[in-house]
Amino acid sequence: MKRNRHVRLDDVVQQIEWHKGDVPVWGALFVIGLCAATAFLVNAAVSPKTANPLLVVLCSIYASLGAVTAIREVRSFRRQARMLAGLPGPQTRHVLGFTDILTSKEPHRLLLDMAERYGPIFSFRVIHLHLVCITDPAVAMDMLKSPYVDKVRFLYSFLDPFLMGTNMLTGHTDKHWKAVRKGVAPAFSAQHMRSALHSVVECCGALARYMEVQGPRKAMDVDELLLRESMDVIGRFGFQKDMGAIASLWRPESEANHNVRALLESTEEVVARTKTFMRWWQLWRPDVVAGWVTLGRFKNIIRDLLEHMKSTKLEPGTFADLLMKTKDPRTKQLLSDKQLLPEIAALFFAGIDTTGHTGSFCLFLLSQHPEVEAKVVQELQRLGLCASVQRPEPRQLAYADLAELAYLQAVVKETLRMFPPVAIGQARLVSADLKLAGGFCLPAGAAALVPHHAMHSTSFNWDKPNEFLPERWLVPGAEYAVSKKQQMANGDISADDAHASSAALLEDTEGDNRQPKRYIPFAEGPRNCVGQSLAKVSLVATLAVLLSQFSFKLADDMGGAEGVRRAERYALVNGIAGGLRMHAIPRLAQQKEE
Ligand code: HEM
Repeated sequence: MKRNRHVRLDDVVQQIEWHKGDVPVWGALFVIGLCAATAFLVNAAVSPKTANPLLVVLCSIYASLGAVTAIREVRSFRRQARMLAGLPGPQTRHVLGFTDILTSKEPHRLLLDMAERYGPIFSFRVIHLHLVCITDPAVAMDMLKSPYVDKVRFLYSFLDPFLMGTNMLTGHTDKHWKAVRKGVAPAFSAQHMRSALHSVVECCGALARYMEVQGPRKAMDVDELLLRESMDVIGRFGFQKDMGAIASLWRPESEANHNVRALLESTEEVVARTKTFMRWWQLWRPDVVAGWVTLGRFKNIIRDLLEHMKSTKLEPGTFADLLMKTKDPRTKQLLSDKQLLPEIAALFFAGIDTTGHTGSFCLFLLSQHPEVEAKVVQELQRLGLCASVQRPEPRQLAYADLAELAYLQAVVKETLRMFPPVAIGQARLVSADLKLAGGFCLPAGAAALVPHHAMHSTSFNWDKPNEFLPERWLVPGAEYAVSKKQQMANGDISADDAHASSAALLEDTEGDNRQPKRYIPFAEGPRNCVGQSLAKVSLVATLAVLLSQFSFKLADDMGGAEGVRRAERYALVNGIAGGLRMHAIPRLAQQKEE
């Protein structure tokens, strides 16, 4: 292997450890062992004199236990098949089942097509798993909130070597997860969002200056720019560290810029490794070595962050501070470095791509809907936040403004409905028979998937699901399966009740647990997004700052809306392959011309 300080031997060892824990590896070892034990026993039966008696006893025990396990698995599989027999869904005899759906370029769109074809609950097989896809809001909510479901660890374990171990995002819903989640959650309280806004405004200001200098003629990859901004915001707000993601744009050859690029490209490498299962050890291939370097850089950034956390006087209540104070429930000691690193990596990783890509889809949708953009600008102007000939330096965005930006919030919500970053949704393994809304029963051992994109876009959940209509969010309770307006008309709830639980983007909608939601970009149940308040403040503030100064136009080489649609790609989260090139046209110059 090429000597490189970004490729470390312990990372390679960790990768081997990871494969050691894989279900297919264990499964294969189990089957090979069973075949060898059976062959040995048959041989011993044919010529008993030559057989070692101790080995005969050990092989008999192994073969019996193996046979019992195999019979139990087969019976459970057949029981699930019987219980789910009435469900619609595609059938196959292929041993891998419909694995290709989950590994395709756009699994979320395939799942939407299937939901339209088979209805709100359907099932298909993925290897040995019966996967039940649920886009019925009431059934989905029941399932996601049940204490008898947990993350499908096998799927999430693919992220572990990249995130330096199991963490809050990828681990089981156990005591350790609960301790970490409870530990860091206060960092995302409404009270802390004021200082989050401060970080966003500063980072976005730097981004706006960069865009201004580039000028309207130059097409910029706004997706990369917004990812950089998210990185700086999380670094500043969560870890009190300047990641230099935007500043390093001015110094493309600097070490800082290489590190930022590594952070951005590391998801690509993880996707490549999940698709080509044994890619990680093909070290004769230059692209694989480059992938190792990228991941090595990412891990060095996380290690540097931990060092920074240890050597800095952290502000009380930031998630870095809270993480350092979290105790392992088993040992009752503070989390060790080995436990802290994956948690830092997860908080970093989970927030950057999701928030950055959502901002890009927002700018893309606005560029295609000038009438919506005009309303956003009107709202910003009304609050004195827009640059104009009379007032070239607009007022700085304040926390109180966010609540006043109702239409911009609706734009963000509509974008998250149409392009939820975690578009494939939440997969859960069911540990006991579950009776859900409408009497539907999920058998123990089955896997359930709530695909966010399909839930947000099926014609049975929404009117005009393919149209970008921010106005739909101005109706109170639009995220519920039966809108508050409809319930009021039915006399089920009073107007006061409806108003109290109406959900603006920045409000915490957790309060109303009575109604099933059809809009869940931040997931639902105990494993929902811990950082959603930061994401919402970040998105609304970033768009307010950028749109108050620029109008964004799609670059010609993107091939119009259809080109962007074709470039959409699911790589851990939904994004645009190759980025989103746009021109940032200063509003002031536009106004002067007019
Ligand atoms: C638009 C932005 C975001 C969206 C749409 C989003 C969405 C989600 C979703 C759907 C999940 C559940 C994932 C699953 O079960 O597979 C999740 C979990 C998580 N998110 Fe976010 N997220 C966003 C931003 C953020 C930010 C800014 C942070 C933190 C800085 C963050 C941190 C996390 C963490 C740590 C988890 C795991 C929580 C747990 O399992 O307890 N996310 N997010």
